Amino acid sequence: GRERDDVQHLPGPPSTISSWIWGHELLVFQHAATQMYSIWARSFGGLFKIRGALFHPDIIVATDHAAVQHIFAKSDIYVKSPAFRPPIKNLLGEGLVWAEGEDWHRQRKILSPAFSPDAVKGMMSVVYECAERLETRLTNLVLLDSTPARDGTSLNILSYLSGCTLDIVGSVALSHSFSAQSARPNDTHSDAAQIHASWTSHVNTGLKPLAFLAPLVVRAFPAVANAPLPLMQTQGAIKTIVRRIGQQILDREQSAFDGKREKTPGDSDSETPANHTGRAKDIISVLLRSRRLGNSDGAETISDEHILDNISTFIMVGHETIAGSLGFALWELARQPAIQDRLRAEVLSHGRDLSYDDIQKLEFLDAVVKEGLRLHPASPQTERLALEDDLIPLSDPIPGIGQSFRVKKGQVIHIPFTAMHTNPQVWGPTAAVFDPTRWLQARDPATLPHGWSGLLTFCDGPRNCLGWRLAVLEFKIILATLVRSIVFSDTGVHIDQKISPTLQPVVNGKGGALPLRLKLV
Ligand code: HEM
Repeated sequence: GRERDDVQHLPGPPSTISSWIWGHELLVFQHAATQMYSIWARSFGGLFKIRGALFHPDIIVATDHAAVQHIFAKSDIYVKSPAFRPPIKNLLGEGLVWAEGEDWHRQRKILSPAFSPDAVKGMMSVVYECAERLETRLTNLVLLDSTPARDGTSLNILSYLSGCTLDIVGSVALSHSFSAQSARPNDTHSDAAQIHASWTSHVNTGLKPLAFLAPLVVRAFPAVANAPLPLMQTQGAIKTIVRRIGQQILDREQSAFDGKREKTPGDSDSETPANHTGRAKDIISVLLRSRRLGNSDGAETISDEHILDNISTFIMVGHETIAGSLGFALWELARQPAIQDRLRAEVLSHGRDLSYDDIQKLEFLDAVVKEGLRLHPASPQTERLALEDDLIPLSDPIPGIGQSFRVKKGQVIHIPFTAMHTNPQVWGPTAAVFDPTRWLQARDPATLPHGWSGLLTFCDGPRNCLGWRLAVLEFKIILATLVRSIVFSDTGVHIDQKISPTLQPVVNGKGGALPLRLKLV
């Protein structure tokens, strides 16, 4: 490595607007998700520095396309930062989202086949079934509403969406039926109700004025990760519930396997517990097979603890993410009836039973999905820590620095996806407006960020979102299924957007609810 780095030469917001103890990070937290980063990127360009909290060395904020592509491509050098990993561990355990290095390589290799294009295609019927159940549930609510307002029945769409997406991930990944959509509305004891309640309480704890402290204090003093801070405790509550369910799933698979083995001794095809149902590749099957096979034939192996950590990981990242983004997309459609009508017309013109290939042909649906995921990514930013000195290439040269940028080992980098997705230099003057038609025009991919459809919604590089294909499929099927029979309209309530820990709609300071009005078509 070279002696000096280039951080000192970077521009950045003035120290007059930074707090002595919280640096610029308090300002970032107090504003809407990634809002300060978008504003500063416009003034200071694709790479700028901010003062970190608790005397942390300056943090780089990167939105430059080449720089971000490089950082995500080199996932062995740029790892999740110390502020990021303890909360992940407290919430999800040491599964795929948390792991780094060899441990991550091994887990990713084991889990990837469960989300191959063919595997996801095979999830179609479950996704349809759950989407139709949601359609029926919402339709019945509107029909049974004895005092509907003139504009329709008002409800919190998030809790219904998350029931639907929990049922999907349970079924396709874990062969587990949460029955979230068949539970009675006031049932607070079901697993689904407990997961949703603890998640909502976690979201709200994270929105409290000093909540932003927790990860920053942990970054400065790692031992605090185990301290009884409220944020850590709500994480613990979710983990306890989800792990209990994970253990039940594991026990069920094991006893089904033992039962089968008694009947067919010596049948080597039954070496995987989950194979008894013919599911060769879902998450639970690939995990159990790797545990059973061990290293005997060079296969990857995984411990029971890691299996439980991954079950928890997939339950959580596999449902609230999609539910939240879908909620925001429906909210955008509610505010723009002409766009909603156009989407409905396209869906209805293709009939009711759409095949996998039919779904891919719906151009406007595709555009609506991309536009929703551009403006409201479930994870609007991420951070990375450089493990080595490195030279980062730049799309836009920085005056006084040039075409590439030197970082030193230990540098923390924030990457605000939404700031990149709403950069007027890339997306034009309507960058901040929900306008799906922008996706119907031809555009040079080289001008967009590197990632799925020119977006960073699913991150990029080796550590991109493993569930992206399923997420996009769910998005399309659920949207298409709902708009064909329900008209969504805005309640007029003001909705803020905050990160806690995923992108949340916030109404009067409270998270966990996104009110919409519903009428039948
Ligand atoms: C709209 C829905 C979703 C969005 C926007 C999303 C976004 C992301 C992002 C941004 C990351 C990278 C996080 C980081 O490095 O900071 C990620 C990782 C991941 N996502 Fe998703 N996700 C979604 C749905 C899903 C679903 C449905 C699953 C699985 C069923 C899933 C599984 C994962 C896993 C396992 C990782 C970690 C991958 C690794 O580190 O190797 N996600 N996701």
